Amino acid sequence: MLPTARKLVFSEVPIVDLGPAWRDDAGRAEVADAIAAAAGTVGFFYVRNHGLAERDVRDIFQTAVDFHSLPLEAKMEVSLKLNDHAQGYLHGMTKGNDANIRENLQEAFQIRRPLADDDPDLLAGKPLHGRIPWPPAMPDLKPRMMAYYDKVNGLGYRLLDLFELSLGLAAGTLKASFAKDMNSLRLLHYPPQRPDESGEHLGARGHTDTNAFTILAQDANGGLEVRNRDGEWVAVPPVEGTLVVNVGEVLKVWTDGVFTSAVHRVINRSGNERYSIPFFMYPSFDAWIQPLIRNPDPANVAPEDLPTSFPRDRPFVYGELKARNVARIMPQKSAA
Ligand SMILES: O=C(O)CCC(=O)C(=O)O
Ligand SMILES: [Fe+2]
Repeated sequence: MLPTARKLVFSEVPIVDLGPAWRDDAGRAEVADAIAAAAGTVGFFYVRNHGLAERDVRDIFQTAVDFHSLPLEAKMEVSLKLNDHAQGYLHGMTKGNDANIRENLQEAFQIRRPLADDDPDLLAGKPLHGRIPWPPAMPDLKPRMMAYYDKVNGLGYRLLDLFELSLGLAAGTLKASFAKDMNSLRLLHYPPQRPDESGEHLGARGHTDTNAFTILAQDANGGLEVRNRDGEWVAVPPVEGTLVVNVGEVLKVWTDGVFTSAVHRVINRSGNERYSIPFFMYPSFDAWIQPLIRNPDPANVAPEDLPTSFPRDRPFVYGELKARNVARIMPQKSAA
């Protein structure tokens, strides 16, 4: 049988209304406090009044449906196995924290921040830097994806400012690590799973995100689950008009473990095709990452023995660990 998740009472993953933050400084302070409370306990929260139009979100889901409806050969033409920077089409991807990794039941198209043709890092062949392989079979994928990318990227930077405020850091402290961000947009598709399946294959096995934070648009089908401190899998059901934000490993390190990078997974029990659109806030390759505050309660930290865990006891260059992580989960072509 597929594993089950305890049904979530909505209030268990908090909803943060970003509305006041767009009003004045008092509103920003209030929202920053709500974000800190959610990030420090659950590591996941919904945001409403996030500033993206309903229409923009609807359009990117249609874009995902249109892309994944292409014939497999057209998608394989832009397979990320054909390059060494992990952009393009993933046909069943290996990812997660299990020692014995099996394929996830998902396919995806993913891009990172586009680079100019004469970008020095691109020309130098720096790891994780390369030209996006846009599919010839879908000429409008680029404008459609980039229209959403630009908007959700803007929201990402507004949230980064709020995280910074929530930690009492000087303005620009976190942003300094994003001078040449590697922010990434992914169009995900999960086939339905039968309830009597073995549970060997899941849409996405339990993992933490190896970025600062993620902004996720999910469709009406549900299937995202987050593991709480008691080891229970709690469903994160779709809530109309919201996006889901979750803390990744980098924010956890910056906060010395005060913010929680929660293990999450996806099981599509809905009987329908499920689509989701995560946007990942990735620091610059060259950013040095280390705690920026001291945790006053050092024993109260989420598990750190996962393959995706990042160290807090020594500074590291973000891209080096990220590239190693990508190479581990996509071993067909080393991205490091
Ligand atoms: O599809 C989802 O709801 C979550 C996807 C996810 O966790 C990821 O891609 O890192
Ligand atoms: Fe994730």
